[in-house]
Amino acid sequence: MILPHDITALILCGGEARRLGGVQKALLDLHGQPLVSWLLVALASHVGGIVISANDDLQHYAALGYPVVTDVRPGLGPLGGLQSALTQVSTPWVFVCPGDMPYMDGRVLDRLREQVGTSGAAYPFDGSREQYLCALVRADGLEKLTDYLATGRRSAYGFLEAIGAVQVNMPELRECFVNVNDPETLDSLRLGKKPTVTGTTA
Ligand SMILES: Nc1nc2c(ncn2[C@@H]2O[C@H](COP(=O)(O)OP(=O)(O)OP(=O)(O)O)[C@@H](O)[C@H]2O)c(=O)[nH]1
Repeated sequence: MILPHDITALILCGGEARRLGGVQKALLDLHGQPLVSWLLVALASHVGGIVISANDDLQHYAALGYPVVTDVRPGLGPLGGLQSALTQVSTPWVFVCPGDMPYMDGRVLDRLREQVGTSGAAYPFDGSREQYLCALVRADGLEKLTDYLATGRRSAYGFLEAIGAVQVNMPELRECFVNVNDPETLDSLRLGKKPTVTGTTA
């Protein structure tokens, strides 16, 4: 059984946010806090540590109180962030999570660690979409990831399939996967309900 202290949460904030004009979307204000702060608080008691994957505005990310890892090879997309972090984490598992999902909470991670079994990774299916960037991955997968990226492939789906990841159905948690990609979504979340920190701590 994987325990919370066996896991490092890797919060991906290293993208270009082109649909939002290139801002640091994880740092945008949502109900009085940087958007990413909501998920940092929600996940903190469900993991042994947190690392932020970012490439710009590093002092602002560092001010959130967690180590910041930059992409060693920029331009590889989210898997580049994972590859860079895997060289540094000391836990046996990593939970990769986009920094633009303010309603993420620890129940998602708890479900993944309960269901991953002997597989090398697990990711959620929220009832309508596979959430490949919210994956629980064995930290010893660095070599496989490096080999995968060396083939020129960049898709998280392809990598998870290559390492035999299991899909975990959690339609009841679909609200956790709302993510901010464009100004319209940001505006509607600002008018909507404040994220809450729910879920159980194992
Ligand atoms: N470390 C790292 N994270 C990335 C990279 N590209 C995307 N991400 C993160 O992966 C998650 C999903 O990214 P997307 O929303 O698809 O891309 P984005 O760059 O944030 O936004 P768009 O440019 O509008 O597509 C976000 O949390 C991003 O911050 C990258 O090259 N490195």
